[in-house]
Amino acid sequence: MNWLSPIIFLAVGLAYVLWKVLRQIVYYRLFHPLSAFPGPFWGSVTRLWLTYHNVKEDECEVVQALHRKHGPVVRITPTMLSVSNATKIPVIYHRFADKSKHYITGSFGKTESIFNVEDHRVHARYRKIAAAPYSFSNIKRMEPLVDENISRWLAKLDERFAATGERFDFAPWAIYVAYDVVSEVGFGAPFGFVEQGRDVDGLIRGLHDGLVPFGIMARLYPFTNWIKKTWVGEKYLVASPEHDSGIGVLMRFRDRLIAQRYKDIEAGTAGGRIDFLQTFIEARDEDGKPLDLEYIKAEILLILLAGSDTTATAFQALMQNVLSDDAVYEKMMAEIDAATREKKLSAMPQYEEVLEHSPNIFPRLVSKGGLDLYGRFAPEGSEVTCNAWVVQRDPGMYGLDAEEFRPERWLDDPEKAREYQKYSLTFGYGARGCLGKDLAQMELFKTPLQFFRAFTPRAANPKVPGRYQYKGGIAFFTDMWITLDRRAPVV
Ligand code: HEM
Repeated sequence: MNWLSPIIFLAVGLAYVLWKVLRQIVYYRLFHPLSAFPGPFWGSVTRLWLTYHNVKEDECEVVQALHRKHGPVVRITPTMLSVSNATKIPVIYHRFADKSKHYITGSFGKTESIFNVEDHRVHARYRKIAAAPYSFSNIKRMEPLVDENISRWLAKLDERFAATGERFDFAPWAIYVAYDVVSEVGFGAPFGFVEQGRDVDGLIRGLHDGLVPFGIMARLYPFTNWIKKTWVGEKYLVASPEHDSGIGVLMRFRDRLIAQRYKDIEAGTAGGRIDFLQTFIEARDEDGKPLDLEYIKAEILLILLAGSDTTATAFQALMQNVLSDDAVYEKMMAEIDAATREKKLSAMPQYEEVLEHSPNIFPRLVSKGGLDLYGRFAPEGSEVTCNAWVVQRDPGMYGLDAEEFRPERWLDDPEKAREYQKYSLTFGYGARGCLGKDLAQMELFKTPLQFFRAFTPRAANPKVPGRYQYKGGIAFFTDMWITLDRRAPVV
């Protein structure tokens, strides 16, 4: 027998791989510290299981069904537990909790923004620096920029659709205004989506196309970290301004405007700017030194990525819920008109309800001392997560009708509403909660409100006004075909 034959080599190679796989299965099932927790077999032995459901776009529903079967804690990857009970959020997302490697780093260049920093101590330093740009008083100064963009958007909708009666897809128009606002407050120039009435440079398409690979990379992080170090990873998995992808285009746009700003500063013509870029340029670190340019670039990119689709999806979800239920629409309009007459526009209850839709996981590492979860022990270093979509449907918190869109939920009992606020994961939680929340809420209060005051939208398909899409952990809507009628001003 020829021991050097390719067949023998292949057989030995296969046997080795099989042995490694079997060893891993036995270890994860029987000896791993999380093996006492219930969950699907394949989920407990490989991250491919969760990745598969993420790509199949049924991750949220599958995890929810597992909780119904097994209770409040389920093992969804060999090293990750999912918790569905909303009251556990403060225990998981406490301020000393580190983010897990699910937050893949280095994908947008070497310098990281605040979002992906894993260590809570390093994050606390970043957060101190970001506190001033994101403070409520700074966001309030940006309000005129937000207002200008909303007015331009309304005027465009009026000219193109209300005046002509033309049917159009509302879904991208919700994104256009959100992107223009965020780039205006980011660096003082709207992308121009509203002006051009189209997806400029295919940016939105490019970003949406990138969501699935990002969902995969986050869920397969040991593999992702390995491949990113290879030539293939460097070339295809790390975004750069030279790329034609959505993020590459975004980076080029950012770099051009930042370079222009530094020129304006040198020429003494940048005075009076009130956008994020200017506040980051003027910010100082703990030693009183200006921030590194690469860090400023990373933070500005984060604003564009974290602050556009999120807000647009919330607006689209509001439209979906309001247009599919005449009673909800009538009640909302009565409320808006009464408030307009009284010149007292208070927050609309619908908002609270629609915002509870972030269908993603935000894993944290269990800190020193471990964590007791309903009598089972998760040791230090285990990954524990809540999926916002799942916890915000927790019947223990929201009742048996948790799946229903019912704005009254937030109004009937103020005590309960306070509890919902306390245990909400919509904008994240605690020390790592969303820094853009004030801006998002300002936009989400103003844009739909002005829209509904100006127009009566009519859905082409009132039963299902838009198509819900789930890509890589981010939700958005498409095919939201409507017509607009002008509304007479309420006096
Ligand atoms: C409806 C709109 C929005 C939603 C639902 C939302 C949701 C979230 C969530 C869930 C997190 C925490 C993620 C985690 O724990 O890993 C987060 C973090 C963050 N968001 Fe938002 N966001 C929104 C809008 C915005 C906007 C408009 C901006 C910026 C202008 C922004 C900037 C950030 C930043 C910088 C962080 C990281 C904070 C940190 O790690 O300290 N977000 N957001």
